[in-house]
Amino acid sequence: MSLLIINIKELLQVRETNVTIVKGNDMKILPTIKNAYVLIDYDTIVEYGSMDDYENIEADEVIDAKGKIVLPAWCDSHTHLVFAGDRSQEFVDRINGLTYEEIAARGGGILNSAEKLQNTSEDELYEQSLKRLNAVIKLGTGAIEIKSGYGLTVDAELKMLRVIKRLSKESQVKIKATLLGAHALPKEYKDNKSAFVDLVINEMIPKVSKERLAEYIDVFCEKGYFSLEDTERILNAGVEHGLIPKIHVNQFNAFGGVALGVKYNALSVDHLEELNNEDVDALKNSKTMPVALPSCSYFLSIPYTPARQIIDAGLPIALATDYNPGSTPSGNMNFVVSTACIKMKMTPEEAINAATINGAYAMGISNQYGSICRGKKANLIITKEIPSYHYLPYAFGDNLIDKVIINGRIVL
Ligand SMILES: N=CN[C@@H](CCC(=O)O)C(=O)O
Ligand SMILES: [Zn+2]
Repeated sequence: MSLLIINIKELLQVRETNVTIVKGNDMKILPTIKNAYVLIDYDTIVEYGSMDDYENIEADEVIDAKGKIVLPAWCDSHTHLVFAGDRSQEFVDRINGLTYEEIAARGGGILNSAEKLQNTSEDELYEQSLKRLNAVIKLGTGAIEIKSGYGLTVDAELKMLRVIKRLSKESQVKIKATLLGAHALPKEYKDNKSAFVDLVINEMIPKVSKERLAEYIDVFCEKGYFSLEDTERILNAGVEHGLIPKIHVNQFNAFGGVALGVKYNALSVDHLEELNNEDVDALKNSKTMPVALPSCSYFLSIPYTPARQIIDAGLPIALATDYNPGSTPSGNMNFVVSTACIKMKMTPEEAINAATINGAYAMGISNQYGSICRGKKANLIITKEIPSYHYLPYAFGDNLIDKVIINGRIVL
């Protein structure tokens, strides 16, 4: 089955195979071809170029993309898309004056979601999560990372990870799974945190690794959650079991979590709303991707990750949604890209690089996803007719997507 897209107004993010990350000043450059075509064979991009060089190509299906822009599908490297129910009551509580931390301290927050998830069957959890996944695919997401972390018991964490595995088998999108056993301290361990960390280390990690339910290990390294010492113990155990660190750090406080992530060769350090010079220095000369989650800042009214400081230090940055019921009930990468431009002063080129190739890097898949490249997976967005690609972040809140192609198949 082949699919040919012709008369593309502008084809974005055209890269050589060896480009798997974009950093610093290079993030300002978004390579494009105007008046272009792309040929897909089965699930792979096999050819692309300018319509000026186009010679009649036979294909099973042809799309005329006149006036439209084509770009790689979004690569969302940080989500908690598998969860039960919602936390809209906490949203109202925050409007009425409580803070996110205060809600958590009185047993709401992550513990609230954990209770809901523990009381939800695996099939029901799958159905709820599949709906969310299909919705974000229609918004242009073609590769996504999903974390556990609302189980907080061995059984419930395994249940979440099995749901992620089932989504990954039954959906066309690329899915990467992360064990976030240490997301919050369950009530039963209130006065014995080290016993819970032991449970993560001695039971969750070995089981998850043996059953190959996750590739990454995550920790919510934050005051009131898990300390540097807890985080280091968990990362050590994860690495020993073949899991790669990808951690939550610096959401509310900067106290050395970034350097710890770098020390453990974390693939990414995520959040970074609070970032100091030591954190930036730690990231220099590392292979760790800083990941910003602007929808979380928007929803919680907390600072935005200082993207300019990061990029101007010569570093890369990725953008992701953080889709979860508490701090970001949205999996819309289009909104993320707009918000990064509007609030973090990233240029459209930087934001698109951050949401495609660098997002793919933060999932360890940028050799296969995140750019238009011969041999890469055919995961593409075709926009509606728009004046330029700047219009994507500019017209925030509009749905500008006409078609989404995943693995060479039109899914919207
Ligand atoms: N910060 C930790 N974890 C999630 C939020 C969890 C929740 O509130 O349910 C996040 O990345 O924002
Ligand atoms: Zn998160």
